[in-house]
Amino acid sequence: MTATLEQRLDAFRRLDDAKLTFARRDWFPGTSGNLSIKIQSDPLQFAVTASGKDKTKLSPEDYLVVDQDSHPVDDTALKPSAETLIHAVVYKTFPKAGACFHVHTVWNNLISELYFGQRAFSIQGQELIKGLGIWEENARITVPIVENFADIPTLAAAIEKVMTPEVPGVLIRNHGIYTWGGNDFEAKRHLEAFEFLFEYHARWLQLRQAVVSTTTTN
Ligand SMILES: CSC[C@@H](O)[C@@H](O)C(=O)COP(=O)(O)O
Ligand SMILES: [Zn+2]
Repeated sequence: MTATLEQRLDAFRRLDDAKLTFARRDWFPGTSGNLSIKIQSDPLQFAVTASGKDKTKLSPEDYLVVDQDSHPVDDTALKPSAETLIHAVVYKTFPKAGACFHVHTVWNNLISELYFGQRAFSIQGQELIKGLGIWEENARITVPIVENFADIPTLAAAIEKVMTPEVPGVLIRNHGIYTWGGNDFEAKRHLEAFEFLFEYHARWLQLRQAVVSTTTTN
């Protein structure tokens, strides 16, 4: 069974919303980033951004629907995102996932670089951890970091290996983050929470360094 026109248009409208919101925050520099929303689980079909588009703009050629093998379900000249396979891995690994968002930001890149040589970034006791759906007091989260393999099947396999149901995101070193949620509302909340935590932590390290330098020079 193929997604109906109504289902596609609903997914495309939601992708427009998410895309414009993230674009306003400069989360798609240089055409980077890709977004998807699941339309149906069995067989898997999802709407995904077309490759190489300027994601700060809306056009009638922004999205297409792909199947479980990341192939377009329609006859179209549009190319799905080069990283569609990663979205497919998310939907196959977590059947409850309904949306998957990927952005490149300065903060998520900095965090992945700061923890160079390590396979994860960890943070504890921040209120925004609740934005990830983790309500335990003083919770600690660990966000896996994978290397930025140029070969997408290798990158997708690396992500698949480290992703967990507890923490809905994986960092790619010096590249960006993939996050997901039950629907687009939840995936957006997760992405915003991650980005807050990355920026907070990077700024905190910077301030702490400044304070240490001041106290040692005085
Ligand atoms: C132009 S840099 C970004 C790309 O290499 C890629 O990582 C990316 O996020 C966007 O690729 P796309 O094929 O447009 O979905
Ligand atoms: Zn990317």
